[in-house]
Amino acid sequence: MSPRPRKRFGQHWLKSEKVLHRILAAAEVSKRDRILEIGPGTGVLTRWLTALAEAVVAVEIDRDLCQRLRSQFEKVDQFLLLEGDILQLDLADELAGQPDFYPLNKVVANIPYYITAPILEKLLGSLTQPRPQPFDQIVLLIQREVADRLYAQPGSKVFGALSVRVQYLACCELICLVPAKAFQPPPKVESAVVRLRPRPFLPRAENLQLFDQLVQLGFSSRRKMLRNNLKPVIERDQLTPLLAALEVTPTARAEELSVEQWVRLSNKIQEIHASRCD
Ligand SMILES: C[S@@+](CC[C@H](N)C(=O)[O-])C[C@H]1O[C@@H](n2cnc3c(N)ncnc32)[C@H](O)[C@@H]1O
Repeated sequence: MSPRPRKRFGQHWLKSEKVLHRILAAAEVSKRDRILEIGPGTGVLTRWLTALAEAVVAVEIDRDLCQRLRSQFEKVDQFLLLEGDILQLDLADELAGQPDFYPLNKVVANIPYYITAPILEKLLGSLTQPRPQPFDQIVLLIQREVADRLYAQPGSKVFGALSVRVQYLACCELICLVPAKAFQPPPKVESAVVRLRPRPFLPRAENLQLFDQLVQLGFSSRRKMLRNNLKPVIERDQLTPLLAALEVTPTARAEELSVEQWVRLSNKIQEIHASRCD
């Protein structure tokens, strides 16, 4: 029997075999992979991962579940459980001296939704500090509302700062939508499986601090035009020719620019700042 889910840890047990297999297929797990699983819970995904991968490191915060998992996977050599908060653990430190388990190359997880944004930042890094050794791929079951923002395209209502930040660091794909009835207990929201493949971005932003600041300012008031939102970093009359060079109208709003256009704009503004003598 499954243990009673704890709300405070965002526990919703995955019960749909179909979704489970979509996750595994999307992650393309093979015997060459060392997988990080966040929140193994009752081990429903873990069982498959340990059968398919070279090694699995699972991080679980719930002490009672950890006890269960330890006895469940006692005889599985390729499984290592870390008890703790994924946001607090330093995996490199925890796994130092464990060459069978580190480095890890993929992440496969049905994550707790209440910490989706910080988990994404932990896995990908941020604009100013991208993860130095990115994972090959990350397959996550997350709430649909966040998933939609991850793979949103410019011009879409949900294309925002999160879309630019994540898409600068990774290619994002929707694998499938997941109804609430796929879980026990069903969450209040719809969910989705997404795949993120971190990538070196071309063109690169020359000044990551400036790029980060521009994205934050640009989307700070979605109804305002870019030229108003970006005033703290660039005057309107200086911005207009830069937008024209990117084939963007002077009245554009933040959501109309693609990630690549954001990077180019940031690099142009950086050139202007660098050429100033003050
Ligand atoms: C949505 S449940 C998924 C459980 C299981 N993987 C499944 O698919 O049925 C999320 C899991 O993450 C664990 N969890 C919650 N917060 C955590 C944290 N900060 N660090 C590590 N695990 C966490 C929960 O205890 C729970 O087991």
